[in-house]
Amino acid sequence: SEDFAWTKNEKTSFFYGTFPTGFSWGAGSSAYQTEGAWNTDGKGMSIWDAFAHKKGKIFLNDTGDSSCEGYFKFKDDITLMKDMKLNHYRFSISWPRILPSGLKNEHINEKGIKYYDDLINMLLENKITPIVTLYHWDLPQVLQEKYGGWQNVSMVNHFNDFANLCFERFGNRVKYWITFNNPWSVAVEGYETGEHAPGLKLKGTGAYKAAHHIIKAHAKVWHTYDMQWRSKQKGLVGISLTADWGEPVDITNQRDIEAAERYIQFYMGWFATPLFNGDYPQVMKDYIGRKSGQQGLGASRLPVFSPQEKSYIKGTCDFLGLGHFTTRYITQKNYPSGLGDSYFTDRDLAELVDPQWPDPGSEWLYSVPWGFRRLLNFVKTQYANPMIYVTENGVSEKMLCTDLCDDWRMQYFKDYINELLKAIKDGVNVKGYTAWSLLDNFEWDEGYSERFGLYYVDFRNKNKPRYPKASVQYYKRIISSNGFPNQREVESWKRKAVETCSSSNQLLALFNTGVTLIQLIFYFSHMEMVTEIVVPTVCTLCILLSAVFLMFLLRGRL
Ligand SMILES: CCCCCCCCCCCCC/C=C/[C@@H](O)[C@@H](N)CO[C@@H]1O[C@H](CO)[C@H](O)[C@H](O)[C@H]1O
Repeated sequence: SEDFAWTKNEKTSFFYGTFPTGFSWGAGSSAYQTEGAWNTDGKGMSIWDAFAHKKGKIFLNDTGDSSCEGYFKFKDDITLMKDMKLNHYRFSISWPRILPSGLKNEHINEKGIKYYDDLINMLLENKITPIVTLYHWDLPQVLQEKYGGWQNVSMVNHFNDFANLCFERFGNRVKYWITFNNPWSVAVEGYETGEHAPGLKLKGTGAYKAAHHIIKAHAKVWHTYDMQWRSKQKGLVGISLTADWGEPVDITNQRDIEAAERYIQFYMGWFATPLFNGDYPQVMKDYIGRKSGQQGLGASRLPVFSPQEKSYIKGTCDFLGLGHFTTRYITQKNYPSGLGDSYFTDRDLAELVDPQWPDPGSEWLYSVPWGFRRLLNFVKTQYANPMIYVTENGVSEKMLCTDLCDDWRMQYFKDYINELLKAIKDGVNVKGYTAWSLLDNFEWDEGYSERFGLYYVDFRNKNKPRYPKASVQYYKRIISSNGFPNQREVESWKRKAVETCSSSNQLLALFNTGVTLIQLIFYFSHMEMVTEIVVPTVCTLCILLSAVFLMFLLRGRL
């Protein structure tokens, strides 16, 4: 396939220009990461509730129990969106919030429905288009316990029932549906490495089986919409796939070139190729099939679609949601079978990074903007230039102290959005961009230690106040200019954003001083408890013990 070397000359140059008219700017969130209210108003338990409540699964044993309290503060959040002049907001519906047992025929939680009704209505009143994800990882726990979650094909029908209910209740107002968010993570991190809920480590088989059922479930939901709702509601149904770009370490080495291609096929192609072309990528079938044979298995660990299934699945994507964060250098590396089967060893490759790439936050996230343009062009050529919405793109920070002047995030957005603009000029059909994320939130197994938000959330404070980081101002300017109009203007944006954020920082500092004062008062009121209760009790106990001890001594003497 193409090596995209032609994009290299422009790797570091900045492109001034604007996005097509009508381009949609947004920000994203997901239910478990922001809503909190984990057991409020009749919500059922999700696999993430159960997982996070187990000790040792999440950094510092954090949970999403209250998170940003988005369930209660969504009106405030819409005000923030309005202030940024967002065109769309991407959020997800919590399956167990509206179907506590996971099953439509058992119980529909009307309070949960009302929450999403209110959210959607208020977004529309403020001219913000809702882009709604049906599955952002929070499967009802009951379905995990009863059926084994995505290991079981029965999930296809249960998910379809849930989706159908959402179309019925919200579809008159929601026109953009995303079935699954990042199914790669669901499959690999949920069922292979076990770092995510439900925490299973079914190496070499679990991820493939989960993905197989997810792809079938997606196709079924697309057909349901197509047959029952599309003519009335006139919406679109897509999926959101996350993919990093894989660049060959040595672009003159055929083995590295093929390894990089495998990296992408095992990542995005795993899901995109069935949906656009009807079957798994040939390279996955070849590699997993050969390795399964070498392991003495009678059949490939990669499940097979029947001819009927292939034609049912093919063409079930009205638009492709694309989540993209980073890039890897890829080289060929053999993993002989016998070392234990796994998704990772099946690919026969090694991932490398350039130590000079900036990496402000998450361990896996390096800022490599040029990879974004290559990935977008890859999608264009591989899948016949589908309609794309960028559903996630952003960067985190690990913050020890509060700093709202997030210079590196402004740089990340500037450079990644510019590569997106270049890709559109290349002819890639991108209709919208979604910054990840609106707010700092619960970052899965990393808890609250990694902050992706445009808005800083003070999680120590019960009210979870939000504070704009400098990147809010920066993103606002990109939105209001619909891109990067000219050098003189764009160059002033950072300075202006930092000026505004300095005053917010002072506000936050003032507030934090207030919190510290309250903590001190609490500490001293504790001291009172120490002097009034603990000290006298300990003294009395000491006197009693000494008396008993003395009695013992005297008894021995007498
Ligand atoms: C040969 C053996 C090698 C074994 C190596 C095992 C290591 C596997 C670890 C995989 C880690 C991958 C981390 C990548 C994550 C992103 O792709 C993922 N987080 C993207 O999903 C979205 O992320 C957002 C920010 O992180 C946000 O949380 C959102 O909800 C997600 O959809």
